[in-house]
Amino acid sequence: MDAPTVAAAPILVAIDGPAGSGKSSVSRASAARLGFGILDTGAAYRALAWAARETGSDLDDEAAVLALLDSWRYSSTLIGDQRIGVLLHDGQSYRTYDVTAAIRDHAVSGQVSRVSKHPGVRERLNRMFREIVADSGLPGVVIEGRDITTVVAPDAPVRILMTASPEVRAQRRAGELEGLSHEQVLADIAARDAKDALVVDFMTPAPGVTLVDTSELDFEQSVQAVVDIVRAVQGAAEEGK
Ligand SMILES: Nc1ncnc2c1ncn2[C@@H]1O[C@H](COP(=O)(O)OP(=O)(O)O)[C@@H](O)[C@H]1O
Ligand SMILES: Nc1ccn([C@@H]2O[C@H](COP(=O)(O)OP(=O)(O)O)[C@@H](O)[C@H]2O)c(=O)n1
Repeated sequence: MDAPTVAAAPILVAIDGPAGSGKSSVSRASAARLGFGILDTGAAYRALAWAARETGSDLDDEAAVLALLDSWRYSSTLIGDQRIGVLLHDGQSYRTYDVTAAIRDHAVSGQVSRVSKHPGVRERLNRMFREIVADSGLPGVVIEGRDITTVVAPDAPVRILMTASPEVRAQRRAGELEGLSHEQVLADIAARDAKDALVVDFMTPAPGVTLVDTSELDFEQSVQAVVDIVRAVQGAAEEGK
């Protein structure tokens, strides 16, 4: 009898960076070009913060957020348009919510750091991220966030820190958010980065991590920069065989 075939683990492309650096959109376009999936870990932290607000949980209380995680299930598309789903158990059954749009609300963005600061919560989500990638059945997955290159996938063959100047990042974000001035957006992302930086360092590349500064790059050039790095690593791996 033939031995059962075991699917090869997907090639991992780990990308970190601060808010507005281009991680999500550039990762998505690069993944599509490479034929890989994309896992946006920030969306999971946002979906957890959304659920904490929805259920009236205390976002600053780690035990309360961990208890919420027991009744919280997360789903995310890894290819094509991003759809984010949350299942919440009300004591009797699960209720399904499509939170794709809701997690981008300004109110949620301002609260996510309150749930992402808890070490036990991060551990639980990190385990979930590794399972999602391992079960994906895809040839590769681009996984992006704040601590992917250092904590979630430090052994990934491709690790990138994507940055851009604070002014450029605020300008890009303001383009997406109607009704907020450049100054407000600049202040909001600076405040969020400062809170997040207390927990993980996503401003300086760890040893072996490639820095991609997109301040002077347009969108297409940023995507090409990521694809070129991945192809160079794939090429080197082929040569080494
Ligand atoms: N290199 C770039 N040049 C111009 N606009 C960009 C570039 N990278 C990203 N953007 C735009 O900036 C906005 C924020 O990017 P996003 O991917 O959401 O950043 P992040 O995930 O790092 O917060 C999006 O509207 C995106 O299309
Ligand atoms: N790996 C990650 C990803 C996100 N996060 C948290 O989730 C929030 C939202 O992440 P995001 O990637 O959607 O944020 P943007 O950079 O897209 O604005 C961040 O501000 C962090 O608090 C994290 O702690 N660790």
